[in-house]
Amino acid sequence: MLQPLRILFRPKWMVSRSSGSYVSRMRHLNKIKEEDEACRAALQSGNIFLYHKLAPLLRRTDSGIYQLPALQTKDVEEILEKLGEDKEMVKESILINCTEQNEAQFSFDVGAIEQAAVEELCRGTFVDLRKAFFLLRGSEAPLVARGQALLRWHQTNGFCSSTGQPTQRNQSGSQRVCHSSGITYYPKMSPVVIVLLSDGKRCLLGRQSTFPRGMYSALAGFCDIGETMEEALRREIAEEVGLEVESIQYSGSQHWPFPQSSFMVACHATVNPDKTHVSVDKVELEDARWFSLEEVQEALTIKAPPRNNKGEPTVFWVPPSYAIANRLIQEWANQQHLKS
Ligand SMILES: NC(=O)c1ccc[n+]([C@@H]2O[C@H](COP(=O)([O-])OP(=O)(O)OC[C@H]3O[C@@H](n4cnc5c(N)ncnc54)[C@H](O)[C@@H]3O)[C@@H](O)[C@H]2O)c1
Ligand SMILES: [Mg+2]
Repeated sequence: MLQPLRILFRPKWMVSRSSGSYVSRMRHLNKIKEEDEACRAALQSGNIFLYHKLAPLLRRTDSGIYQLPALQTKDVEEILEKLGEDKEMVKESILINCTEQNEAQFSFDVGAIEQAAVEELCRGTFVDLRKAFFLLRGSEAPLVARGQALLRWHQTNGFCSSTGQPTQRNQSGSQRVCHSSGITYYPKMSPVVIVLLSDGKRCLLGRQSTFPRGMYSALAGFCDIGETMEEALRREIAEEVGLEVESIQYSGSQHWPFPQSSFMVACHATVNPDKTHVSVDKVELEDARWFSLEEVQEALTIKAPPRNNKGEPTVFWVPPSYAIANRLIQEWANQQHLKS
C-alpha cells in the first residue's frame, strides 16, 4: 500500500553540499562521539549553547533578530568562575553536532546557577523552547531542540532501570552505561505517524482540546510496539476518525521535542471519496472535519491569528511553518492547486 518513495520537497542538504566534505564531517563527528579523548579535545575548541533548566539562551541583536549565541569553552569557564562555580563543570557538556567547519557543538545546562546572573554575563535571556522555536530562524531551531532533547534525556536517565544503580555517561553523552548490569542506554525518540488525509478534493484536519483555539492540524499518533509505520497510520485514522485509508505516500520526517522527543514520520494518505463520513473519537480529539482548498489556502497565509479581547484566536489557522504538519498541509494545497 505504501507508494514508492517520492521526494516532494528537496531538502537543502541534497542541493548544496559536496559529498566529500559531508563524509569527512560525519566521520569527524562519529569519532568525537565515540572516543572520549577526541571529544575532550573537540570541547576545547568547540561551541557551547547554554540552557537553564532546559530553556535555551537566546540573544537579541540590535536589529531585533533572535540568535542562539555560540559560546567558547573558555567563555563558559570564565562565567562559571565569576559565579563561584567549578569551571570543570563545563566537561558535562553534551555533544550535539558539528559545523561545516568541523567545530563541535555542545549543549550545557546551568540550571543549578542563578538564572539572572548568567543572563547578565551572557547578554541574553533563557526562553522556553516553544517560544525559541518561534523566534529562531533556519537551522537554529532543530539544533536547539536537539540540544535540549539530549540534556533532558541525561537528566532523566541517571539510573539503571534494571539494577537501580547510577549510570555513567561517555564524554560526548551519546550513551550511558550501568557498570553493574552492563546495560548501555542510548537517547531515545518515540516514533509518531502524522498524516494528511485527502478525499481528492478536501483534506481532513483535527484538533485536540489542548490546542490553541481555532488551530487544526494533521492527525497524529504514537506507533505501538511491533507496528509498521503503515499499520500505525491505518490504526490511528480508524481509531480517531473512523475512516479507512486507501493509499499512503511518505513525505518526510522531523524530530519533535514537545513534550518529549518524538520522531515524526509524515505521510499523505487518501480515502475513498464515497466513504468520507467522519466519526470523531471524542476522548482523543475535540473535533475533526474536512476542509476545502480555499479554506486551507486562507489558513496558510495567517502568520499570527487575530485574537479576541481574551487573547484567543478567532479564525481557523494551522500550525506554524516549523511544524511538519504545516509542510504536509502546504504540499497538499500545492498539489490541489496544480490539479485545478
Ligand atoms: N510536529 C508536528 O507538526 C506535530 C503535529 C501534531 C502532533 N505532533 C505531536 O505528535 C505527538 C503524538 O500525537 P497525539 O498526541 O495525537 O498522539 P496519540 O493520538 O497517540 O495520542 C496520545 C496518547 O497516546 C498514548 N501514548 C502511546 N505511546 C506514547 C508515547 N510513547 N508517548 C506519549 N504518549 C503515548 C498516551 O495515552 C497519550 O495520551 C504529540 O506529541 C504531538 O506533540 C506534532
Ligand atoms: Mg492523535
